[in-house]
Amino acid sequence: MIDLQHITLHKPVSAIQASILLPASKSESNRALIIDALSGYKCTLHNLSEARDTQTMQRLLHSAEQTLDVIDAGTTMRFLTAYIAATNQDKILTGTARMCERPISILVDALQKLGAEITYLKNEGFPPIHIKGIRPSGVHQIEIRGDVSSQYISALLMIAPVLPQGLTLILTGNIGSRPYIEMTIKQMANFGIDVSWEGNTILVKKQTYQPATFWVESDWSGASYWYSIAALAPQADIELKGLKKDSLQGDSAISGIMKNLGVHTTNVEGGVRLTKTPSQKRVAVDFTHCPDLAQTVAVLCAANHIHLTLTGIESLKIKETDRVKALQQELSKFGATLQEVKPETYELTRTADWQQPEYPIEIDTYDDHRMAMAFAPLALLYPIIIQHPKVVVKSYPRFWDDLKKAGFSIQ
Ligand SMILES: O=C(O)C1=C[C@@H](OP(=O)(O)O)[C@@H](O)[C@H](O)C1
Ligand SMILES: C=C(OP(=O)(O)O)C(=O)O
Repeated sequence: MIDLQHITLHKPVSAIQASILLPASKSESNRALIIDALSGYKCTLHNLSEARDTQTMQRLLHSAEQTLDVIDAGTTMRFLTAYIAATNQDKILTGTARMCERPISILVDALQKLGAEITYLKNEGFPPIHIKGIRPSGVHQIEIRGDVSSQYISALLMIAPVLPQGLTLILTGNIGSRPYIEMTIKQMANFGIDVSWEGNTILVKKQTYQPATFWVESDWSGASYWYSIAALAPQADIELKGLKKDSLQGDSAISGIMKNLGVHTTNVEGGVRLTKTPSQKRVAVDFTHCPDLAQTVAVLCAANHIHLTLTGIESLKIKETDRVKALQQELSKFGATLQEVKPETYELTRTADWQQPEYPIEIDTYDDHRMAMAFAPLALLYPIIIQHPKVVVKSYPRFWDDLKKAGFSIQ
């Protein structure tokens, strides 16, 4: 089904009562795989994600080819860049056309200071890149911007213990996606690595990864689409399995955000249960530390005529697509506007007199899994067509099957 050019989604005929086993987190999985590689593949990893980003990481770590294609996986590109340099390999890293528009110079500059030889094969600052290895420069302290992508910082932290003198990172500017840096540090701790983070300084001494066991939790970003479904369905009782209360993932913030948007979360044995609660009509959300939730929340608010103020969405412009533009374009099909009202503050509003067209609205997905999944819950209000549904394989390959389980019809 997901190989189709497009699918038409229709709402379930009865109340939604579903128990969903979410995919495992690709973020946790990709960190665990890099750490396992750095400890000589002696770790035991359970529940690795079926997401293409993780499958790609696994395949490329073991590939003998010189050119490694990460497809559209940001963490795979950034984490492998650091890993290949630190392990003194000669490889070319490339990806999709969009991946070759996603900046990497902040990470490459840092690695070059450490002594890595890396050249750009096409455009300065962007993949494809040729990593030729490393001749340690003696530098062990680096300043790095924290406001573009936390993935550069995570990539450097994971290789830090195996560098000859460890590494001190001085973060400059605002720090975005902070929970992803914390996730990296906590996963490193699971494998015996001590990291200290005080103020804007993160210090990692030279250490040895200790082989250990790691269990990957279900994906909270993937859970967000089910929260949206619970909010939009007239009646819903949804169990999401494999999620933990004390998660390593910052996107567990979705439970707090959705408390104001119509969904109550209860912790149950082995996961969480979502039920309905009254929604507010006006909310403000800062997505600085949970950028992957922005599309879910924006689409839900547009659907439910909730006035949403969004901040912290600058990084959305350099993800799988320019997500701000993509949202503006697709939300306009529902009479909603997403406008920058002052620097870095956006307002989402919807015209009250919008008329639903007689034909199903078509959603373009811009090669972005989160565009497909964030708009899918709208089928609870109107039949919709999703273009290129296969795009979900990046993080949640069974997404459409799970929707069917919950009673949606997909043609
Ligand atoms: O480290 C990670 O696993 C991720 C970090 C975030 O990226 P940025 O740090 O670029 O915001 C997030 O958007 C991405 O989906 C996964
Ligand atoms: C931004 C994302 O992933 P990445 O940056 O790893 O490609 C995402 O999954 O939403």
